Amino acid sequence: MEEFVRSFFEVDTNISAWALPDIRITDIIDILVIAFIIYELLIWFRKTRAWILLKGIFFLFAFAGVSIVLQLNMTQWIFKATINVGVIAVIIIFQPELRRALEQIGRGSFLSSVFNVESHTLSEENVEALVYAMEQMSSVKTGALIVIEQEVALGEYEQTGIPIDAAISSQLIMNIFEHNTPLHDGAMIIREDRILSATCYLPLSENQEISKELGTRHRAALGLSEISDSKIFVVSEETGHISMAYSGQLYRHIDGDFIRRELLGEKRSKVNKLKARLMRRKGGDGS
Ligand SMILES: Nc1ncnc2c1ncn2[C@@H]1O[C@H](COP(=O)(O)OP(=O)(O)OP(=O)(O)O)[C@@H](O)[C@H]1O
Repeated sequence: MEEFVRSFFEVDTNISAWALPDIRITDIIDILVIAFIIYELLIWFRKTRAWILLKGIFFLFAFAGVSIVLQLNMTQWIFKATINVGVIAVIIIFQPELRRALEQIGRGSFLSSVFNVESHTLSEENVEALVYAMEQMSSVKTGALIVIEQEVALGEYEQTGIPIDAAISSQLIMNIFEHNTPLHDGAMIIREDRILSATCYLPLSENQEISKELGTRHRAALGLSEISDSKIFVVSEETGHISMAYSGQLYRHIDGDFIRRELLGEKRSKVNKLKARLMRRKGGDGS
């Protein structure tokens, strides 16, 4: 490590080494791949606690550089001693973040997020039923937590709830989340056009940066989004606002159009919005 820092701050005075080398197509691909990895790493750093760590590492490197240039032997010795222990400490402290990043790569959600793969697990009618139910529950401030399963199976969370296995309808969704009814607590899980279960218990997020005004319903949505690729919708009982948790991010104050776009993709959501308007004018309710 010390060698690396030393070579980093050593200036190459050999002029011939500054001449442009032959660049092959594979070199360009190499540069693009490295640039892409650094870009994704920086984004990952920003989304996690590791951002603070990165700033700390920059500071330490700058400090080490200064100590090498000024030949501060004692400082260099301390730096060398702490850096070895530091690497192990960082792995232990950031074990949850590292595990999550590896899980994301493993299940391919990393690539799908890069190439913006859209989910098509729900029919247009069912998306409209969901939008209608969420808008209605939002207007009367009925709390709700709805999980739309994607590629990662949620069997273990489904088992914590009460099995429903019913077709999706806005009336059923609203009924399940109605205050003081046996099924209103916890989360509803939806898999491919079926409501699988209700009252499911989701893992709570340990993210320290979640706004203090948000309670356990939002924390549970965020928690599941950190370990799966599900799209999780929350209707706040306190404010009536709708939010979506996806890939460790919470999108707050979203509306019906946002939900359509997320569940159907850009093109289908526009057509669906028009269809829904026509249906409602004719007296339908979106279920
Ligand atoms: N781990 C969990 N899994 C699923 N649902 C949960 C979990 N923890 C809490 N909930 C649901 O959240 C409700 C409590 O919400 P709370 O008021 O703490 O959250 P909130 O984020 O402030 O939401 P709101 O804005 O609706 O009040 C519980 O009654 C329960 O239905």
